[in-house]
Amino acid sequence: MTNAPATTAAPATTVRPGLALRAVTLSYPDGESRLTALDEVELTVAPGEFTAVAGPSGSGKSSLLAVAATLLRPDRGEVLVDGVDAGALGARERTALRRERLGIVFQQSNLLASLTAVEQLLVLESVRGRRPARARRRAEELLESVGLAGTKQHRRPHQLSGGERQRVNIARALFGSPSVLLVDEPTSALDHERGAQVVDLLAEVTRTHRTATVMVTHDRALLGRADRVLEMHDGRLTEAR
Ligand SMILES: Nc1ncnc2c1ncn2[C@@H]1O[C@H](COP(=O)(O)OP(=O)(O)OP(=O)(O)O)[C@@H](O)[C@H]1O
Repeated sequence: MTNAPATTAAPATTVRPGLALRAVTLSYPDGESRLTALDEVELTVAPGEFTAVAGPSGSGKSSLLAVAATLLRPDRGEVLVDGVDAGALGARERTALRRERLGIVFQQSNLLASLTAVEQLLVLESVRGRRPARARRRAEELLESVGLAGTKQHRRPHQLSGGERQRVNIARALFGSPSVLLVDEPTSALDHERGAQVVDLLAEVTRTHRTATVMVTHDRALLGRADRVLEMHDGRLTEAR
């Protein structure tokens, strides 16, 4: 335990940047017994690498992302973010690790209905303490880099298309300059063409921002855009053939 305030950076390390899961096992209560959702999962994703995880419904994909996001603690095994073992951290440090090193894009757009695109990013700023003018410039640049320029930056979620909302989500996840980007079914609400554009954008931001990116998807047509494809089956993660 440390007495570090909530805004203090999680312990820094130069060891193995990116994401690593080591022999991660996760189970849920299931009546009298337990259901194994993740079974000795091994995963290493380097900075700038775009990894896709495919697998049928119920195979453990969301559980994998929740554990990698340090939102769920595994029964056994290690989750290392930039070499920092999340399991060894207290709750406050883990929150700091998430805020400073992880970017998360959820399946459902969880944008705030009353905020414009640029405000969706700036609302995160209250905990980061960057100067307002600089933060606004960075938010505008990020939105532009994901294809949302000009007046679209000042629209609220209901005034944007599904694909545009997903772009705001991606820009927001990148706002804190994360090392690791975790993306859950980013195309589930989009048609194939819009979905492909979003996945192309994820491939591009992975390279330009050097994130270790993990995308979970049902949509096998989009797997070709990833650097590496893994398969999840009954909680086991293997290289796709
Ligand atoms: N909170 C929970 N309590 C009990 N069992 C759970 C819980 N969350 C998930 N499970 C079970 O764990 C297994 C893996 O679920 P998970 O949501 O990780 O799969 P998934 O591959 O993401 O599925 P989908 O593609 O349908 O979202 C499933 O059998 C599911 O029923």
